[in-house]
Amino acid sequence: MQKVQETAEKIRTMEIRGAGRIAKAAAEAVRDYATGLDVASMEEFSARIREVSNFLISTRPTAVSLPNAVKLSSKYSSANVEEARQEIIENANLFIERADKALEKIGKIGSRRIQDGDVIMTHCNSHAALSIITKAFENGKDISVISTESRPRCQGLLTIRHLNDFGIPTTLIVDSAVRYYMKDVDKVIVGADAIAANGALVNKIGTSQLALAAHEARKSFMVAAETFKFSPSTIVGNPIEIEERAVDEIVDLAVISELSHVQVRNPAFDFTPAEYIDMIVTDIGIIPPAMAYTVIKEHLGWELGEI
Ligand SMILES: O=P(O)(O)OC[C@H]1O[C@H](OP(=O)(O)O)[C@H](O)[C@@H]1O
Repeated sequence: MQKVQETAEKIRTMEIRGAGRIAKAAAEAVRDYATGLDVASMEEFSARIREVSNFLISTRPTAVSLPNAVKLSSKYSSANVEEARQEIIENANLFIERADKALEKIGKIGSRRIQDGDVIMTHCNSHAALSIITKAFENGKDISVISTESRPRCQGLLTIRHLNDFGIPTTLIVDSAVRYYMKDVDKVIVGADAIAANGALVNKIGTSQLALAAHEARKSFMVAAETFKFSPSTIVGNPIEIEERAVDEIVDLAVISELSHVQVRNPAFDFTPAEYIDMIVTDIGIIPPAMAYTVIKEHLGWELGEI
């Protein structure tokens, strides 16, 4: 349990972050917990796995990759402890392997849509979006990237460092300069924390302003998302919860402690409606947002049983 608690803490504090990485870390935690679980009965085994799964899922509420990964990994059908343990280990390993392959496939599929000379704008730090950008560069396309700072956690700095290591020219801008620079952009590429059944995107706060500015300037808006980031429960109308993080990520508490009429809000994500999205690059191909329901129904069929 101590290792599960450590992983949960790293996810909560964002030492482990990015919807895909969170999912993989949670799958690993479930697998390692099941491996070392010493129980007297099947009932105890089931109860402990359920407890750990719920605990991991509660660490961050928005990225649907987290509950999807935990549910996929903690699945078992046997009523025998040893067999059930083995099933969980195999399911978790399968998920982790699938997640790695998905990133590679997204890079391969999405990079074909990048033209030589493209200027790409990105937001925050998405491994899926970066997979497309770096693959296009490796394939010899002469591209450059405009990266937002992505306040308050400034994940844009991770993005420019990653791209710099590849030798890709990058311009760092503040979030409020998105519309100012959109005229210089050919494509916007962002990642996803969740995609709803109606094709709406949930991603880092500020993503919707990139989408609006791209729409206004008639620039292409591309989302990079593994199929495990699609949200099954949105099919029955359940909303995706937007995480609101601590105020001290934005402002020093001492600064506002003297002010009695001020509140500070810190939502970590926002919604981009489907009509602002041109395509979603997934590990099973490029889809229009209107196909999100089909991806959930046909590709995540395993989950629908619980709704
Ligand atoms: O899975 P990958 O593509 O890496 O990231 C997907 C999204 O996860 C991140 O959230 P946070 O920084 O963990 O809050 C960003 O919103 C990013 O776009």
